[in-house]
Amino acid sequence: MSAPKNTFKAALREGRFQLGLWAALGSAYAAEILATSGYDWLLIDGEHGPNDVPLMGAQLGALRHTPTHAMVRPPMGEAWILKQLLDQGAQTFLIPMVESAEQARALVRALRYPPHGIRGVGAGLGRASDFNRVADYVTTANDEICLIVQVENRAGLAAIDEIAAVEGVDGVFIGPSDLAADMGHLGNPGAPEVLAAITHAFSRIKAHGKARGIMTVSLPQAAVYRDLGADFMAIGTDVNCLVAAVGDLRRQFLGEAAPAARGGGY
Ligand SMILES: O=C(O)C(=O)C[C@H](O)[C@@H](O)CO
Repeated sequence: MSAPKNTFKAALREGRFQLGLWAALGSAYAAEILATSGYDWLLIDGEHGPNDVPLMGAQLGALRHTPTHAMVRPPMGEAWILKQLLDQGAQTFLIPMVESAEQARALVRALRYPPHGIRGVGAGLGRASDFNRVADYVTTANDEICLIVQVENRAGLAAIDEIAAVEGVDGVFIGPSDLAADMGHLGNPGAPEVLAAITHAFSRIKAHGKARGIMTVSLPQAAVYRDLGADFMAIGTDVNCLVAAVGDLRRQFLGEAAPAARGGGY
């Protein structure tokens, strides 16, 4: 028996658009609800969500038998945390603040067993190998890893061609909020200059045959990104969905008008 098939990676290779949602509540129970709501993928956010390794592992467990694929984002692309997430069954990784091809190559190696990388052998202890029941796990695991690097500042943009060309990088995700901040538009990811930079980045990523990813909490902005050619996109977060739903419920009961939508969003 082999490592589980990475359905998200397969879909990107076949050119099937993948619709996603951000999970930042740090709850396996909430993640299970999100994962049974029809999205193709869910980002378990350890960069900004209150998530540590066991909590991300619990959410990976909650998603295990659902149709929604789990993507995990550690706070940083450090080999030690990638190793723990791998053994808990994560196969698709979103790594923040990648600025160079050298950094991308180190990530490719951290996620793979020798001779292609430096991943330590211990998955028999974890969910990744179904607790040592998947006989061929270690010899098949490398093929099912999906690495998405996040480019979200001017340094990363300047190196976009070199980063996208790295073998083992499956996709490049543009972080619009951080990119906007680095470009002098803090809090305004929809600024025209930022959109122009994203348009350019998407064309370079596509030229290297890699998938283009992005996120937003604004539906009009999502339509813009889709028209630009996004191959996978998160269109909201559990936090903003919850805030909107509880506010609307209360206002509807009281007959109050909805507040004006806030521009941008992050
Ligand atoms: O820069 C970005 O945009 C991201 O990295 C996504 C963020 O973490 C955040 O905007 C999610 O709400």
